[in-house]
Amino acid sequence: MTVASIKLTNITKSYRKQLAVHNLNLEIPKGELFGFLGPNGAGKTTTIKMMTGLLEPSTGSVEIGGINIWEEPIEAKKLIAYVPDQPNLYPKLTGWDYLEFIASVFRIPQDTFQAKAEELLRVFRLTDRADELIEGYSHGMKQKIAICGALVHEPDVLFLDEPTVGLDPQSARSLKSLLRRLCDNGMTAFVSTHILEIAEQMCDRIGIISDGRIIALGTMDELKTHEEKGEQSLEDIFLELTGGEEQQDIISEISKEDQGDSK
Ligand SMILES: Nc1ncnc2c1ncn2[C@@H]1O[C@H](COP(=O)(O)OP(=O)(O)OP(=O)(O)O)[C@@H](O)[C@H]1O
Repeated sequence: MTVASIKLTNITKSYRKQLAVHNLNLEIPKGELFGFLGPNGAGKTTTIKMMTGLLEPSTGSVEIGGINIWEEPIEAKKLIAYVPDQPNLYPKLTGWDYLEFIASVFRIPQDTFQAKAEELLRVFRLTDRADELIEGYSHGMKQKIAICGALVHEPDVLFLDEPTVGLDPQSARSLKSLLRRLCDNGMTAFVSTHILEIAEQMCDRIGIISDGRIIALGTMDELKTHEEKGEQSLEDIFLELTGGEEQQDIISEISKEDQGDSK
């Protein structure tokens, strides 16, 4: 039997009385590019933090490549990389030094590091800025160097929280094609995003979370078939499942009233 790259079994997280994630079960096979969608406050970041060993689940277990991240954290964390939506970088390091630092933590040989770092910097068009201090980088450049740092040690499993926020269209496209290539070569990626177009275009499977529960899971085709949505876009399906359609109706009503008032 093949071991799932990521396996969540009955994970639940409560913050005092607030139930943020409820009894989540999910298996993600090696090489899958998985899109994790949900409205604000649905529980995406809480789930990612539990999967990456930053937040202990109230109940349930998380396994990375068959290793329980709470029982064998060091072994499991060797396999993963995580880029949060607001990455914590070292402002007084240059971009290059930051990548070298990450490579030293993961004990990457110098020549392997050199080739990998140069390739990543080229993909994200940061080569000319690699010798500057990170504190002088723009928000998007910080995001890109954080992604380079995550990929420099060639993780088995990559977690990205809102990776394209702050990226220009060219960098967002580079990221999408790089992720596709890496997953085709066996890396597993778990990507949380609000940008439905990205999930629709690039993910093998999509999970939609709402109020801490997974309410839809499958390929784009499966979601359409299951929901009997024929030619509907992921945005239509998402809004219907998460109650966003009601808000759209309210907005339409308000605009109708406004138009009536102005007559
Ligand atoms: N440290 C905390 N203490 C108390 N409640 C929290 C804490 N962190 C998150 N929550 C609550 O848990 C729920 C899920 O939050 P979470 O940040 O996981 O959602 P999200 O899907 O990532 O949202 P967004 O898309 O807005 O980033 C929300 O109701 C949130 O208010």
